[in-house]
Amino acid sequence: MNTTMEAITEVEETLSELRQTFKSGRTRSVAWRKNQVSALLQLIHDQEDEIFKALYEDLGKHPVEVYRDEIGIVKKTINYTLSNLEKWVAPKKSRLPLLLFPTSGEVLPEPLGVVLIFASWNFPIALGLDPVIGAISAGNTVVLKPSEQAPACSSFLANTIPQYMDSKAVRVIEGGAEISELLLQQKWDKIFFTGSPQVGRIVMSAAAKNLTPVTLELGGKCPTILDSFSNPSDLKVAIKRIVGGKWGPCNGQACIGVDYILIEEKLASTLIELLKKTVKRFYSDSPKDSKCIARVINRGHFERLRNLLKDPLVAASIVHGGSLDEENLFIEPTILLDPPLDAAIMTEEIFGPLLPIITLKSIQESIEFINSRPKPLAIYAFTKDEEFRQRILLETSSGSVIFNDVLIQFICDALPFGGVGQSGFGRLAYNLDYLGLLLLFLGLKRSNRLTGVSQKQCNT
Ligand SMILES: NC(=O)C1=CN([C@@H]2O[C@H](COP(=O)(O)OP(=O)(O)OC[C@H]3O[C@@H](n4cnc5c(N)ncnc54)[C@H](O)[C@@H]3O)[C@@H](O)[C@H]2O)C=CC1
Ligand SMILES: CCCCCC(=O)O
Repeated sequence: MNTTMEAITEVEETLSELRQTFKSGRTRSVAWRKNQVSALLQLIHDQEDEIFKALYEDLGKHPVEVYRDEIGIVKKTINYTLSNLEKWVAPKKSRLPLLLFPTSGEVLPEPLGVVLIFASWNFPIALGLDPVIGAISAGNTVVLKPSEQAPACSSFLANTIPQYMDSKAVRVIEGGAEISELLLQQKWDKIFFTGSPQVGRIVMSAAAKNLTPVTLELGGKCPTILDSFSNPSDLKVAIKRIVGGKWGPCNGQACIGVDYILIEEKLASTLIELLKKTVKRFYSDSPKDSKCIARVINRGHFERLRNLLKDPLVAASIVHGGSLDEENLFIEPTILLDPPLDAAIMTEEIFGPLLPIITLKSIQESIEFINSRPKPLAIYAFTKDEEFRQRILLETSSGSVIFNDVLIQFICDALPFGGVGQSGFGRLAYNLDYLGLLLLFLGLKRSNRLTGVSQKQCNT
């Protein structure tokens, strides 16, 4: 897109066409929605090699990682959507008070209209297409704005979506902050934003001008509480999962990735040794030569991560790793022990391959430690102490809580996904009561989920 005037014209024309399409009722039938979602499945299937190439170009991701975190995620969402769409869109009978007899009532899910979706760069295919599936399956028309920081994936989406999907209903507009700001000046019926809290504030203040509902999928620092275990093999399993959860997804550039570990100081040396051993086992003696660990997205983020290590007290806390290869945008898995709590590495989302270990006198102190910081997107807690589990569930607040594993919440479509407070909000749950019980039983806290559907009370 060239000049600002051309950009403004394209944005306004696109929005006008999508609004016309929505008004025509073209997107309302279940058949059309299923057809569009199935078209995405065909896109993913036909273009698999191109997706591998684009993600290698943008992030150096290995095909296995791409299939696990991107292609597989989208296929999972598509299949779950196709299996449940009729149920989601069907009117839901409401039980009215006897006083209103013989009136009957129902809740009729209805699409909102024209939805604007901002995607981030770390899982550009999955985090671009998953919200499109939600918006389309709810009967909306959509503009997707991929992240300019993953240019190969952005142009892949811009080139292939029009080949498969109904371009009267789904459009891709590429660009960075400038085009994003032009988009935000328009009136949308819903904005779905995945990105940083900083930009989330910009999005929310723009949406406020038109009272547009927003879903903000933001980030934050996801703590991992590591309790002591009587059985040494439990600790080894926990460490494998933590290493996989830290450096596996996009080399730590993941919003629900492990940001830091909380552990009792008496266990720190054992933890460090096990972490080192597991990193070596997963990524060899020379991780930078490994093909199965992603690169840092760009020089800007590489510099940001290098600056996190510049503080002399932080540099002195490095107990493993710390080598940086600027030419290849690679930073090796790096472990730090008790960096200063007021250093940027402990006050800002790391979003990269650096793993601070924070030691406490007692693991019970982790609750206060977590509560004294912004509400995280996820809390990971490795413990078999039932009383401690209940304390974590009842005394902390986060988008989700996962016991004895990491990141699995992202693939559970039956559970809502999202943040709370500064880590995000704006999703409504499908069936709160059942889901609330299920989540509590599973030790996962309820956060909410919405696929761009509004609900309207209908009395008949
Ligand atoms: N909750 C979740 O599911 C996820 C959250 N994230 C969060 O996203 C962040 C990293 O992603 P980034 O793409 O770097 O975030 P970002 O906030 O820099 O960019 C996100 C989107 O906003 C657009 N944008 C950038 N500047 C803008 C401006 N001034 N006005 C309007 N739009 C603007 C970008 O083009 C991009 O499409 C991290 O904080 C991470 O935690 C990332 C992935 C998933
Ligand atoms: C592995 C899937 C990760 C999903 C979103 C994120 O953490 O950025």
